[in-house]
Amino acid sequence: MTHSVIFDLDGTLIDSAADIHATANSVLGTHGLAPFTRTEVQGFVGRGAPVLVARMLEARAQPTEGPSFDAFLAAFLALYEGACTLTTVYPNAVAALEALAARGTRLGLCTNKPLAPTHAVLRHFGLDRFFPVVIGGDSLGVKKPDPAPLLAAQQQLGGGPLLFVGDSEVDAETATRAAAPFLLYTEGYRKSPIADLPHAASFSDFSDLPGLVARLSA
Ligand SMILES: O=C(O)COP(=O)(O)O
Ligand SMILES: [Mg+2]
Repeated sequence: MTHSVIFDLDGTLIDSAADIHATANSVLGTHGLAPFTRTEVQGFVGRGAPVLVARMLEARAQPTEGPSFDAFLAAFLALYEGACTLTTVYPNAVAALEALAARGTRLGLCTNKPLAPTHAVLRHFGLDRFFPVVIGGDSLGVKKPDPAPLLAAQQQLGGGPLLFVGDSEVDAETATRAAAPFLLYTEGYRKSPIADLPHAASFSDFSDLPGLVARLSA
């Protein structure tokens, strides 16, 4: 059986930190809280929207649970869904997806981003056509680095061997726990040196991905 290739989204296929940053600062502003820098917000990305919001509120000495947290998260999610205008697709990613799809590779998406903004941004860039299976941060009761979302994506793609492509510590741990070879995209939002993240291969240019997939699935 041929390998499925499952992708992370934020920091892997799309550079969305500017939109997440703008959304966060807008909601902080309406709540009378001071803004963060883009680098600070990028550092909060990776474990899904509730953790992102909790990290921001914690840094502003606000409650990280209860009614005020819930209201802030709801306001963030409402704005987040339409936040596509500052986002870009990483160079050569579309061509890589096209090359893989042309070979008949089954492609899936496994992100901690909630489903609503995930589908919105995929549609915005015309990327939805590549992904018959999309698992978001709110698809299951658990998120990455729990391996369940990745394994659910694999199962929905029909089972068989998989490769996971991601950018972060969370993705590397997810792959390890799912016993899946990990391909690290080095230009995303990781905080650790490349050598500290377990990976089968790494790449900084999506032009190299189809060749790496061919090598690792041989
Ligand atoms: O939304 C997040 O926190 C991270 O999203 P990702 O899993 O696509 O990197
Ligand atoms: Mg990511």
